[in-house]
Amino acid sequence: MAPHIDISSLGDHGDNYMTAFNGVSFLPVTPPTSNANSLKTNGSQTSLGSSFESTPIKSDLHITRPLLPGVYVPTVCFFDPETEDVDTRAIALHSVRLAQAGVTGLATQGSNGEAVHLTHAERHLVTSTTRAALDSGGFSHIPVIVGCGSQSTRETIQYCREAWEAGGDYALVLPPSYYASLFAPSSETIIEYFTTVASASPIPLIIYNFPGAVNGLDLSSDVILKLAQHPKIVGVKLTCGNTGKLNRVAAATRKETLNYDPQAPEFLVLAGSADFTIQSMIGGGHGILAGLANIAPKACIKTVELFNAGKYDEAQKMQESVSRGDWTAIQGGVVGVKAGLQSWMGYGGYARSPLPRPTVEQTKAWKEEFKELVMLEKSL
Ligand SMILES: N[C@@H](CC=O)C(=O)O
Repeated sequence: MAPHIDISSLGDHGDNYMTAFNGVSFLPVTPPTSNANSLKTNGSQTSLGSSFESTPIKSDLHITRPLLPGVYVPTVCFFDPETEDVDTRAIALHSVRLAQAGVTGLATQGSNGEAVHLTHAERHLVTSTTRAALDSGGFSHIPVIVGCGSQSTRETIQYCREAWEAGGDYALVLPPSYYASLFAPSSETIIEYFTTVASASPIPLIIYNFPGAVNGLDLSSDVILKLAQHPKIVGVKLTCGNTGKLNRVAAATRKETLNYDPQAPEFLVLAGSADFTIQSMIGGGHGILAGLANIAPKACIKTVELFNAGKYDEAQKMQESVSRGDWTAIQGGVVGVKAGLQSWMGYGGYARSPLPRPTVEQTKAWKEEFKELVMLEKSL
């Protein structure tokens, strides 16, 4: 069961803060007692080791918030600058700001969400707050993806269940990496890990391929395509930046789908960084799940829209601004993205320690580097 989150009582800033945001009123809400995207199978009854064969086919998944093509945002997590406690007010405000900008979905506990800094209970709080804010703001159709990767199969399944209880619709799962040298040369352990987790999870999985975060482990297109056959593995985020791999995965999964619908693909292929949005779309990708959209959601959306409208020159021009901005986000990581948000949007704060707080020089430099993109964003 998801907890009751009373968004109107989130603390000192009170109603003014919560109602001042573009007219959206955060009334007391009860988040979904179970998320809308639960599977027909009862997640609590699945067990570690459930087989491929016992799961429904993708088209049998009871999905009420489908994974549609578009722009997904791995939201940053906000903390009180003094205590480093989770700042639920800022999480709610940010979620609604992104939804109002027109994004297709949000992801809590992605790389920008500092999942590794959060306890199980805090992760639950962040996800349920996000879900509640979206629902209160009139965005109950927007799916919430939740980062669930962990080092053991057992804990990853636990994270998936907790994500579902918190109102999450999909689990974004990194491969385990700490002991990668013991299994990396063979893909068997990775395939076993993902299929076991997918079979036991109450919500469908999205594979997260980010070699930089997992000891260099880089899933091949062969492995991803094998996993894509699992009925409850429904997409991939490719932060590896390998557009050849993206093209192979998009082409093969499209081919294997009967009556492929580009507006509602059964297997969603997402670029993991905004700096290769149109490159991935020309390769058959369906959009992005990218940290830069925390700062410039409209610019990211516009890039996709221009491409889809066949306005390739304009899309390329927009992509160039996005790519320049993303270079700052990539180099500064979550510290830089938060500094950019703070400088330009007036909220953002700091990452949890031990991540450093930016120096005055860094703050100034990052503000300047994001300027072109923020000006573009504000013009849209
Ligand atoms: N550069 C990436 C980092 C993680 O995937 C992003 O934009 O989200």
